[in-house]
Amino acid sequence: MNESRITVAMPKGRIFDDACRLLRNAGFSLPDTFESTRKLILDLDDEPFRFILAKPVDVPTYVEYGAVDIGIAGKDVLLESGRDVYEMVDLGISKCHMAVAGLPQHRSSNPYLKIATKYPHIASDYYRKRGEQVDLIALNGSIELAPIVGLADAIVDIVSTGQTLRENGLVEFDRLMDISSRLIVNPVSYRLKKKAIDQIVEKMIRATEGNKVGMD
Ligand SMILES: Nc1ncnc2c1ncn2[C@@H]1O[C@H](COP(=O)(O)OP(=O)(O)OP(=O)(O)O)[C@@H](O)[C@H]1O
Ligand SMILES: O=P(O)(O)OC[C@H]1O[C@H](OP(=O)(O)OP(=O)(O)O)[C@H](O)[C@@H]1O
Repeated sequence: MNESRITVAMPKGRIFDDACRLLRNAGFSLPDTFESTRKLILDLDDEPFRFILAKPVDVPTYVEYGAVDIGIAGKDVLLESGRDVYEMVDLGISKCHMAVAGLPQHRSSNPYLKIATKYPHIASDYYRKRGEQVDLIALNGSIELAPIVGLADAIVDIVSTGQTLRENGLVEFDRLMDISSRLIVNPVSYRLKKKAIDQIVEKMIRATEGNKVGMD
């Protein structure tokens, strides 16, 4: 790891714009082209920061292995990955929740409920704590399809506005946890670059608080 530079893994996709806004509010001068470029590694002109643009689900991996010092990841992705990273700040962006959902009044004829999900670890933890044995079916997207086409009895997935559930005739059965994006840090980086990382954490906490005030 470069001693003087701080490297940050940014999630591409829906968190990206919120994360850029927060970083700018925290005082980082990200160029205007940040949101439109196809480059995957971006250096700031006047500050010792390098940003890499990664798939959201991969951010904890880059951080755990020390390929970067810091990352921004959804709590869902963090819990599912089980990666060994420090979770330093709840950034309060990309808020949603994890839920169990399915067709209303669905009765299963399966010996064990079939649960489709992008989050097999979170789902299995949930059902284990309830003492229920289930068959997990791992999917990568459009999870809401599974109960409709008879692939699963229910799903464990992200709900934000509820539009996807509503428009596909599904209802929420249980709410597992609230989700938002977190600032995560590699433990070795934190030891070696504590002062610089603490400064970033402070700035991000302040920006996040400003964000919350602005949202009320
Ligand atoms: N509908 C939603 N509304 C708000 N936040 C969401 C929603 N869905 C997911 N999120 C949050 O945003 C994060 C990133 O989601 P995004 O859809 O960009 O990535 P992804 O699921 O890996 O998609 P893709 O596979 O298309 O790259 C999730 O980990 C979660 O924390
Ligand atoms: O409650 P809503 O506001 O409708 O948002 C929830 C949807 O958003 C996510 O899907 P995403 O858009 O990431 O697509 P995916 O099906 O490819 O995972 C999630 O998996 C839900 O399907």
